[in-house]
Amino acid sequence: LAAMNPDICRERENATFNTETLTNMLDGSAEKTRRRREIESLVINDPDFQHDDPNFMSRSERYDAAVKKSSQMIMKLRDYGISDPEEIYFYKRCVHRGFSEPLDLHLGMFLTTLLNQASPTQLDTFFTPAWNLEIVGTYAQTELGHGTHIRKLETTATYDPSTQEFVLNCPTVSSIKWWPGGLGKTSNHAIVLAQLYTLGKCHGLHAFIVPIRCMKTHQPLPGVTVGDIGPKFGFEEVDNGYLKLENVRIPRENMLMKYAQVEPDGSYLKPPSDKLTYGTMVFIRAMIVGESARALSKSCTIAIRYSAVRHQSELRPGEPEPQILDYQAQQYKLFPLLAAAYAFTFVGQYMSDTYHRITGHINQGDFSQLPELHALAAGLKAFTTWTANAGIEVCRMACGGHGYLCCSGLPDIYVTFTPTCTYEGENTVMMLQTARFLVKCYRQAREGQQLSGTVSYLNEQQRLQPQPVSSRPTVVNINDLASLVEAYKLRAAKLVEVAAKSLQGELQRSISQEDAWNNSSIELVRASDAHCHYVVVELFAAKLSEISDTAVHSVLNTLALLYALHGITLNSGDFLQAGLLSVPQLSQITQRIKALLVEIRPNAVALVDSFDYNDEMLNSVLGRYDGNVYESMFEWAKRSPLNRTEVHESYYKYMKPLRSKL
Ligand SMILES: Cc1cc2nc3c(=O)[nH]c(=O)nc-3n(C[C@H](O)[C@H](O)[C@H](O)COP(=O)(O)OP(=O)(O)OC[C@H]3O[C@@H](n4cnc5c(N)ncnc54)[C@H](O)[C@@H]3O)c2cc1C
Repeated sequence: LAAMNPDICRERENATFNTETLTNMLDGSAEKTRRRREIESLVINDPDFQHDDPNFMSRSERYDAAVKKSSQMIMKLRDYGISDPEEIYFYKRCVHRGFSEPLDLHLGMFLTTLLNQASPTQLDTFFTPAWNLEIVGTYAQTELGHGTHIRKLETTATYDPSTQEFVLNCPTVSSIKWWPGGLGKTSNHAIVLAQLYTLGKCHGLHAFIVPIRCMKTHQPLPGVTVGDIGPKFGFEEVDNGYLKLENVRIPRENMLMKYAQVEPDGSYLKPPSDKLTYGTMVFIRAMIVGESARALSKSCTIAIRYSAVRHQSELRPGEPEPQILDYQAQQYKLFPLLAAAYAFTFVGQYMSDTYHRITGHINQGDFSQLPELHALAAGLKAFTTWTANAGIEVCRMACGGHGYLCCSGLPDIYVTFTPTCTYEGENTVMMLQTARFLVKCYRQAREGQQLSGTVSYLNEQQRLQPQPVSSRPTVVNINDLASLVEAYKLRAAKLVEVAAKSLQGELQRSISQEDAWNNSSIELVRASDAHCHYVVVELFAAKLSEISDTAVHSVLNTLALLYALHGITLNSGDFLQAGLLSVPQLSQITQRIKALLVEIRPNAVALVDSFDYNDEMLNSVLGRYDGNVYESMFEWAKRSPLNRTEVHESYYKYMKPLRSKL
């Protein structure tokens, strides 16, 4: 403690609540916090996982180090007996310090898809070797020409009954598989999504296990052209790859046959329900909501701790320079994001719990709640990743010039996180999927059907019709969270109605369903956004009722109010248009937000401390727990490769000769 920066010490002394109590609440219990820290320290104290700063390494070195760590990680998971999926995920995240890694697709998609879609015989054949890393796989869906519209994927798998094999081909340039993680160098197998042809008929997309590299030499097999797609915006450790298949033959048993099947004679058996493959998608999108919370909470930790130790400019003449966290404008940038980080943490927990609950129903053959879960996971994945993505950048800029340095940790968080807006369903496309569900529910409610779950507010369409402001007292009580939740609900109801009516209006112009849909897509995306925003505010408010510690309850209540009111100011047009808010209330909200910033200020550092990121895991000089930023920055800079002696030689080689010529 002696070495701590005095500013950051004072911040912690000023907090009005116990950070450990809040940490335990975020983890689920004190025991879960203890276990999480135990797993973290296994990694931190392991000499094999000492962390070289990847920013001083070439891409090949980063890939090499990541593969090495991944292989050791798998052995150690077994040695330590870590088998709970959540603990495996956490251990893996610690080992790689939050970066993606070459085995991500093997662990996250290849094994999961086998579990969900392989028949019992196929599980016997493929799962154990895959679990033991003899088979290392990836998931090859996207092609050069198509990512979103998978029905148009062009890779084919044609059944040949004479040999009982499938013949796989990528017939065009646009059909080359492009992007799969771990494909470029690491994998020896791929689950390939291809159009199934049998007995002259196309049955659409199916999944096939395709060996792509020799199990002994790791060289590409005949007919397989495979490689790395080159440097990207981030994801340096991952060998995202390309794959071209030319007359590659695989046995009939390599089509994943838990549901759809091809008999030896080539006859095709349909899957019992097309919803059966939804499960993995929903699960991964639900996990991404949790990733949004983590990326944003890490960024807020860095920016808020740094703002507590950074002094700049003059607040009052003659006084010492203030901490930049004392500037209202700085608080206005960071505290709403802090509130969003808490909100998304609770939403992530809700999505994970809901997924497990509904999976239980699905296993009993009850699919009734799947469409809602599917729509919610798609919408919340898009809503939270968009907010977090923009928020990370705000945090970076809030750290001034130093935020641009790699040692701030913020560039790495950004480039690792930003593709979540694109993969596992491009965000706009996700919002449109949610809108399709909302419009369907809206129509059902109008026809008198009783809706349940998060869309049940559409049952009350008459009651929910916002009244003109003049004819009723103010709807929103800006000091009451329940009233704010109600306002978000009314806004969502209004925007779903606007979208549905726009669609209806377009259809009355005698245009096709598809054109009507396209012409209404701005309203549709806005309706989904409003629905998700309502769900987030509602879940944040609901979480408060579970908190018994008064001090923690009070500080989280302040954050929830800030989250809700700040969201209203960002979308004030919607609230005004829907008659939910009066113009004078807008300036009252601004005043209320200012008061909330003042309330949060003494707890800001304690609130980010409660996320409990160990310095090793946060990997940020600006966000260090002890606040000793400048010393650490100087030490870090000295390690820059440009400071090596041989680099000076470039100067003498190219610049010195100029002197005599100019
Ligand atoms: C880091 C990273 C890792 C990846 N890993 C894998 C992997 O392991 N395996 C794999 O198979 N793929 C992977 N992908 C690919 C990823 O799944 C696709 O990029 C994603 O599905 C989006 O598809 P697209 O690139 O074709 O975008 P497009 O669909 O071409 O989108 C481009 C634009 O068009 C818009 N658009 C498209 N369709 C519509 C529509 N119907 N209505 C309105 N707007 C529309 C989108 O909103 C977007 O603005 C990865 C991608 C990245 C970036």
